[in-house]
Amino acid sequence: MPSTVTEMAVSLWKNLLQTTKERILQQRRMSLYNGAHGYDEELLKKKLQQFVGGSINLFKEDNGIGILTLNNPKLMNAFTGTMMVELQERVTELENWKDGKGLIIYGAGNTFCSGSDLNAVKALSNSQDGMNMCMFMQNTLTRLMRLPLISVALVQGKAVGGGAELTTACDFRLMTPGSEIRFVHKHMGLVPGWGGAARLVRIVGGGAALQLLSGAAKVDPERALHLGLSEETLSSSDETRALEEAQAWLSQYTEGPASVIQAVKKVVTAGRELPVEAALRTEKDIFGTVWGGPANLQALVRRPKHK
Ligand SMILES: CCCC(=O)SCCNC(=O)CCNC(=O)[C@H](O)C(C)(C)COP(=O)(O)OP(=O)(O)OC[C@H]1O[C@@H](n2cnc3c(N)ncnc32)[C@H](O)[C@@H]1OP(=O)(O)O
Repeated sequence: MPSTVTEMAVSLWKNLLQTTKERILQQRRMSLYNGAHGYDEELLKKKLQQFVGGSINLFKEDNGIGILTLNNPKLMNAFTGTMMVELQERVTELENWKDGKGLIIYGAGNTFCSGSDLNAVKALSNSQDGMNMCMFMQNTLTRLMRLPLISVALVQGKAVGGGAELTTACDFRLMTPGSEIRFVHKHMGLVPGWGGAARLVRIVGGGAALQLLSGAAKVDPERALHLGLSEETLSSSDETRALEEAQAWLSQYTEGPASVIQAVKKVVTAGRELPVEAALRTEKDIFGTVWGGPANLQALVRRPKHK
């Protein structure tokens, strides 16, 4: 035990250092690419910072639901370089949100997102920059998908290109009347690069994914429902009403203590991503964090009937 004030300060400092180290290591584990893949994140961030505009805003509500706004309405919420960097920062903030349970991502100005800012894309069109941007966005969207929060993309207006890819990094998609999701990459001489193809196959299956990517077809709410790409078509396309509807929809799954909701998302993430034996072992470990915990003990006292 530290006895003097100096020893206590040193001990506190060591703890802080350890926590920071663990947090960085945790982020590396969650990410796909690092220096071993010839990827220099700091260098890319410096380049991205040159393409300024828009913002990614996060509001954490008291009920444990975070609202993330893609805010660049002049360009249909296209991702500038600074917005890519800000998205990564907001994801880090969400990874550290102890009381978080859910997340809604939506676009300002009643439209979702038109992908990467074509001005930045043009300036980063050499192969190395393109690969680095792709690794940066895959890292961020993989961490977004693995957040221990139940996430929803609220699709109003248009979700195009990288915007369509972003919707697939959420657990669920809700669409407003008249909205569309469209993987336009083929028409840009591209394929998805933000992880959208790999995730789309897992959501709608290989055949449907091939049709959506090779046809670059508009997916309206009806077709999205049919494909299992969307969970529900909301009744209102008004921005405020749609957000309220999305919050009400999500609240049916975020009712209860954060520790339990986060554990639910973690076991599903393990089941979704890991081979079965590794998923089972992870489930056992996560089970250990809730078994005998406060919510479990309170339930044993209440002995609710599940009729
Ligand atoms: C791996 C990532 C791959 C990618 O994301 S590649 C990028 C794919 N995205 C695109 O190609 C989107 C191109 N934009 C469009 O098709 C249309 O603007 C879109 C989104 C259907 C919306 O159409 P409308 O509703 O008619 O609106 P609009 O065309 O008048 O757009 C309003 C202003 O926003 C601009 N804008 C839209 N998407 C942009 C983008 N991605 N990058 C840069 N600027 C973009 C558009 O140029 C227009 O600006 P302005 O009023 O002409 O100055």
